[in-house]
Amino acid sequence: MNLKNRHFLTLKDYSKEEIRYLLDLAHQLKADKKAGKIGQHLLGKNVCLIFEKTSTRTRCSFEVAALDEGGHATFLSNSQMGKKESIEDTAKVLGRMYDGIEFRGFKQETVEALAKYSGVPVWNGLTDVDHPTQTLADFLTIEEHLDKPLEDIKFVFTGDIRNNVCYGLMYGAVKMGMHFVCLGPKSLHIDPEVLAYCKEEAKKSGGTIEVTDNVDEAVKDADVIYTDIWVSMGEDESLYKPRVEMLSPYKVTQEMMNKTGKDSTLFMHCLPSFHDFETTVAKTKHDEGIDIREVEDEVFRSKNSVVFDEAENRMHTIKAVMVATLGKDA
Ligand SMILES: NCCC[C@H](N)C(=O)O
Ligand SMILES: NC(=O)OP(=O)(O)O
Repeated sequence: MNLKNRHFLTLKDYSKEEIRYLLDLAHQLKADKKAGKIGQHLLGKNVCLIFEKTSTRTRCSFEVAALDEGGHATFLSNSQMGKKESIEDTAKVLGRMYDGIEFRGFKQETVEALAKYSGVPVWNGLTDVDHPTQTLADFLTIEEHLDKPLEDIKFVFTGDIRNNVCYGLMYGAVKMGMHFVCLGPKSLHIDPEVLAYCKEEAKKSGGTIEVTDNVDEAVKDADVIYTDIWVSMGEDESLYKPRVEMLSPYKVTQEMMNKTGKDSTLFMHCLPSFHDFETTVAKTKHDEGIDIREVEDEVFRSKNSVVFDEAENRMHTIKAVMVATLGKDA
């Protein structure tokens, strides 16, 4: 498998075999790191990390992964890109200095333009409509915890089913032949193009895609129940109230977890999460009478919750993406 010089903008661009290769490489790199083996795949490589939005996991994963493999990372959160300098010019400048570029920001079009003009591999660290490195980490985590192949997994995403994390997971799931359920209110419409694409891919892979507002039917026999916050970065604060009204029936509760009929169902979340009132955002909203918790604290902290494994696996999977597209001998 040769993924050298490929961009990583969306899993739509990757085949089942290529995703399998990245997951296998991530398992291997993780095992090597745990065994104390130092990697050199990115020796002499410089990578630039552009962030228009805040981050804990993604930024730290790219930095640690690059350094672990002998590379060097620059964190760039205050460039002139799109303001005083075009995306095209910025891409051309960075491409002269760096061997790879990560982008987190508002628009998928920006990461695509960076890929078009920079001449080096570009990796998507989250946009408005996708979060492909999150999907890889989540699939790695499922493989570590459940003793069955991805194509036998029933995966339920509950809540804001038209956000970047859900779309990214859908793209990966249909490639791998998984059984994916979008659980949310009828009033939240998944982009018809996204849905049509996923249905077509599911047909090819033997997977399924279902959209429903029926909690009991959706979660029955689920191997994974996954959720994300109800208002994403860049969305208007005023959306909290209507979203809470719309999405509260789809909050992950212990009662919902019990309805799967399985003791082994994993609770998953990309993080950050409002599972309690320990953040200023959750606390302020709570004081205004708005409960923005998308998951019960009890579930978040339960033995079925693998949220911190997912967080760690961001680093191992992002390392695999960089090593595969940029590194030596992977
Ligand atoms: N850290 C991942 C955050 C995902 C969320 N949907 C957002 O875009 O804010
Ligand atoms: N899951 C995720 O993307 O986390 P950060 O926003 O902290 O990078």
